[in-house]
Amino acid sequence: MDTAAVEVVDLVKRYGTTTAVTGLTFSARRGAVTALLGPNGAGKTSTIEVCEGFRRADGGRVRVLGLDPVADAAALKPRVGVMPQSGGVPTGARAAEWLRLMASFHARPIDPRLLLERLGLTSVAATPFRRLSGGQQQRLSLACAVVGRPELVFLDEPTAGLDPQARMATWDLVTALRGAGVAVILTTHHMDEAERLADHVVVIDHGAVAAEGTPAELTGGRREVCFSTDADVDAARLEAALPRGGRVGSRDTADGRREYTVTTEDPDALDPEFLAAITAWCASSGVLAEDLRVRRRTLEDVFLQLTGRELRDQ
Ligand SMILES: Nc1ncnc2c1ncn2[C@@H]1O[C@H](COP(=O)(O)OP(=O)(O)OP(=O)(O)O)[C@@H](O)[C@H]1O
Repeated sequence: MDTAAVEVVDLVKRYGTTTAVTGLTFSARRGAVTALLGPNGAGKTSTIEVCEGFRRADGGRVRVLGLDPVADAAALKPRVGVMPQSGGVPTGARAAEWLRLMASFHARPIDPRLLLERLGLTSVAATPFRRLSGGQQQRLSLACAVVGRPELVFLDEPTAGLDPQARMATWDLVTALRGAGVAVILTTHHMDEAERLADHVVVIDHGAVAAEGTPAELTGGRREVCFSTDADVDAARLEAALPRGGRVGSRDTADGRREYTVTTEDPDALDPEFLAAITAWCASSGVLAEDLRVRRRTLEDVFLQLTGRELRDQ
């Protein structure tokens, strides 16, 4: 089947006078991981809650597995897995019992024991939900979302607050789901997660798409030169000294210094000669460039450039 797993066109979602989603368009393929990336309040959860059929759109068109998420909710329920940001499991329910119950609603579920083991929950199988740690509760919610072998799964910040081991187990499961042909849509604040997992990244800001593409397309495989210093750097003079042009940006770092970033329009322009021009300019200007390095651009850099904001903790 070549229809998109999710198709969102010009979606608008309002809460009273707040317009949370302001004409958002994207689609998500089957057998692929689509990451919705953006700062707090960008409209990610509102968007996926409309796709899940939990909220009605105020404008635009949404199709999930070719169906309407509200009108066709009953037909979609067995085909779509949902892991909400929190909740979803009664506080007194024991982990394994609840997962077995969820499995019993499906024709061809994954063996709950295997799923508990895969997500590191075997030792707490008999523990009531309220006694599980936050990370364990999250993993149980993830298990519930996928136990019915859905064709499409929505994961809202699946690794928020998880320790590295649990995060890795979650990443492995997401990769396995994709390998099995499942469409995975996840929201995250972590660009490393999106870079690692996503086939397609949709950067959302102020309720609309700020950019989209594969992680490589978004970063353009570009490099940049960074250094920090206590000295005053005249950015215009440094730019004038660059052999084939370039831009100098700066930001304050947590330790009270300034970090400078030198980027080029043409990715090939950043060659050894370019680096030598920067260090030569620093030498002639009395600037000690600390932590000087050439690094690949990340999704966070792209986001910062697009919106002027950090991805996390707005
Ligand atoms: N039930 C609601 N009632 C009123 N306003 C809401 C409601 N839910 C979300 N909003 C507002 O809509 C905007 C988008 O929120 P949303 O939760 O969709 O963003 P998000 O990108 O998922 O954020 P986060 O990363 O914090 O989860 C925010 O301004 C938020 O305050």
